[in-house]
Amino acid sequence: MRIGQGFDVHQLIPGTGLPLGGVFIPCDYAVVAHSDGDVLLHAIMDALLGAVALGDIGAHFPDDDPAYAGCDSSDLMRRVIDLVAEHGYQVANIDTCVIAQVPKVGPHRGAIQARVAELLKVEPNAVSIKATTTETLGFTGRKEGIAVQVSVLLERC
Ligand SMILES: Nc1ccn([C@@H]2O[C@H](COP(=O)(O)O)[C@@H](O)[C@H]2O)c(=O)n1
Ligand SMILES: C[C@@]1(CO)OP(=O)(O)OP(=O)(O)OC[C@H]1O
Repeated sequence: MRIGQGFDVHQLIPGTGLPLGGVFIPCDYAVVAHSDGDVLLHAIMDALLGAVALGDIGAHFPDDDPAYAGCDSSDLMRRVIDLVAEHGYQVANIDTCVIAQVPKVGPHRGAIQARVAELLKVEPNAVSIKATTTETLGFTGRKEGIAVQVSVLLERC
């Protein structure tokens, strides 16, 4: 068994929506990023890479490489999960927490859970999607950014 944790933050600006866990969430915000800015998938990838001690997403997909400009984070996730499998591991379960005043995650929880499970090649009940505000405090509370924390457990495949 191997354990990993991931954390990521992206800035919020006015917009029409943002990607979260491979699902487009319509709202009055967008994210600033080199890629599509899917902060949930980024934190999950960092947790997976951490669990197999393979560095972080910036080391694999540099944020100054034009190849990743505007890229779909789901494509990066598929590459990371293949790398994890090449090292002999699969996901046992994953627990996530989106830290954001906006957007509301609850209405999209089922869709995000299904999409993340598909990308990780596990059953939906191995994927937990949680969210919390920071009660208007700090950069997330001021709606300036969105953060995600992830824990993952890998087992031998
Ligand atoms: N972006 C968010 C934040 C929170 N939720 C849901 O609201 C519940 C209460 O949030 P508190 O910050 O007041 O604890 C939380 O447990 C989530 O169910 C959400 O959906 N999206
Ligand atoms: C996803 C990558 C891809 O270049 O870029 P960003 O979208 O800027 O995301 P971040 O989490 O800041 O950095 C990781 C990069 O690998």
